[in-house]
Amino acid sequence: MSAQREMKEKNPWHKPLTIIITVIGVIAIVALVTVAGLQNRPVFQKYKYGIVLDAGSSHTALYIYKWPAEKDNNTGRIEQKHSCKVKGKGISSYAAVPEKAGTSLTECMQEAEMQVPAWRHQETPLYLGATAGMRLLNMENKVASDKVFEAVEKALQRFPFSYQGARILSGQEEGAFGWVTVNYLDDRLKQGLQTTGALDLGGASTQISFVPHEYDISESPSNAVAFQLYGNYYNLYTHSFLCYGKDQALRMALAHQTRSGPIAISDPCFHPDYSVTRNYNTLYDSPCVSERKPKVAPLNFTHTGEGNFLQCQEVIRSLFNFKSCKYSKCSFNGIFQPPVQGSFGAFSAYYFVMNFLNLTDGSMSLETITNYVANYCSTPWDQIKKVYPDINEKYLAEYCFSGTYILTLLTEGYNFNTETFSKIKFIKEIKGSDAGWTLGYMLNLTNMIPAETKDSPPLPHAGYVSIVTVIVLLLFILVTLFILSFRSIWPKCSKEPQIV
Ligand SMILES: O=P(O)(O)OP(=O)(O)OP(=O)(O)OC[C@H]1O[C@@H](n2cnc3c(O)ncnc32)[C@H](O)[C@@H]1O
Repeated sequence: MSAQREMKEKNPWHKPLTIIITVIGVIAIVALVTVAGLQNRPVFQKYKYGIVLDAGSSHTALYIYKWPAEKDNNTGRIEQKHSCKVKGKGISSYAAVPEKAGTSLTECMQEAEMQVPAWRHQETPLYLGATAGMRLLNMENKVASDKVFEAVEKALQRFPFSYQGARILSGQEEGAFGWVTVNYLDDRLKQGLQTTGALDLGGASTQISFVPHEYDISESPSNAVAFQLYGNYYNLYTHSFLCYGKDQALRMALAHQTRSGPIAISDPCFHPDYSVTRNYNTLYDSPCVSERKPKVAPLNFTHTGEGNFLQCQEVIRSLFNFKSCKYSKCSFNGIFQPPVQGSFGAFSAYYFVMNFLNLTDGSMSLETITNYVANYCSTPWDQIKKVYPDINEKYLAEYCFSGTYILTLLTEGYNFNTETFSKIKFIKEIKGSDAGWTLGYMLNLTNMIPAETKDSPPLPHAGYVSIVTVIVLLLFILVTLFILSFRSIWPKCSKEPQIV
């Protein structure tokens, strides 16, 4: 008699039981995997929204951010959904007609109403942050600045969002939130990676922010911002130079050249053959230059161009004071600055200007860039206008000054050298969200970056299904073994074994 036959005789229920276990097992696996798969399928994404208005010196921009609603507890990725450029100038330019500062925001706010689903309007926070333009107006005329804010508040409160207030950001906040934005979008904060510095060039102020090596924050506490984000500690160095944004810097450069009140100047920072008439009162109508207004001057002066990069650099150098420094190291104007360190993202006007000049390709050396700007400056104005007929003429006329200013500020102001300059990336946006202070500001006000907890992302869908499948298989094998090990005490089948 074969061994197989013996088995059959000893375990007459062996075959049916195996079939039953197998069938139940297969059904169980299929059912569990199906349930796991269906249940874990991402549900229709619902989003929450936040709106920030950046009331800059040159213009106002509205940004709408969104993040997955179910990940409201600090873990969802926030991204820019929409942006809207407010028509006209910045709110500080409406000092004489404050109501217009409010009404100027209407179109973009209406756009925001369309962009954010109506059922989310009431819970969507709305913030307005004003920067250097309002800082200057506030210094110059506090009453006018308050009136502009009143008008802006009134206008914003008419919309169905959750209005959270309008205020002037300090230069330190502007610098620090710009740094948070860049590093948040790059995923450096969550992952605890080495951070990127932030360089922001506005119209009226400019900011530099980075985490220096061996940084003694006690040397200049007003330049230090300590953060704890996702469990990591950061000692950030930041400084904002009021009046060193590109528009105010140009004013200062023109003021330097017209300090004796001449009727004409030949400006090395403008193209050869460029010629316009400028008004003395308009030029000196800013706290950045008002004190330097010549006592005796005609109403207007003729502003002609010369297109000489080196001489333009001389003029720009005169805007910086390199003489006094009471710290171990300074940038300019007696401001403490540790040596620049690591990679940097340069945005706002840094990007607008370098992008126009086609100089954002990271492979270009400082020398090549300098030569390019020098060559651009020496090109006659008529030729420039012919090559770029579609570019806003005010911007076009100023790119020579702006390019030279950027290079001088970075190399002589902040002390970037050939090597460290190559680590600057001129950027407009990161992963679809604009670089700037607004996202960092909202992240801070909505507590969207936890100080302590490190995020442990949930398992991806495929990982979840695989793990459930493995567990089910293991359970199935375990139950089978368990049943088989007790087979001797199972009731016998109805059929008596046949002994042949
Ligand atoms: O931060 P503050 O100093 O308040 O200024 P802002 O918020 O108005 O500054 P922006 O970053 O919006 O713009 C910076 C400057 O770049 C200018 N600008 C904007 N678009 C430009 C373009 O395409 N080409 C050249 N310049 C541009 C603008 O007029 C400002 O002088």
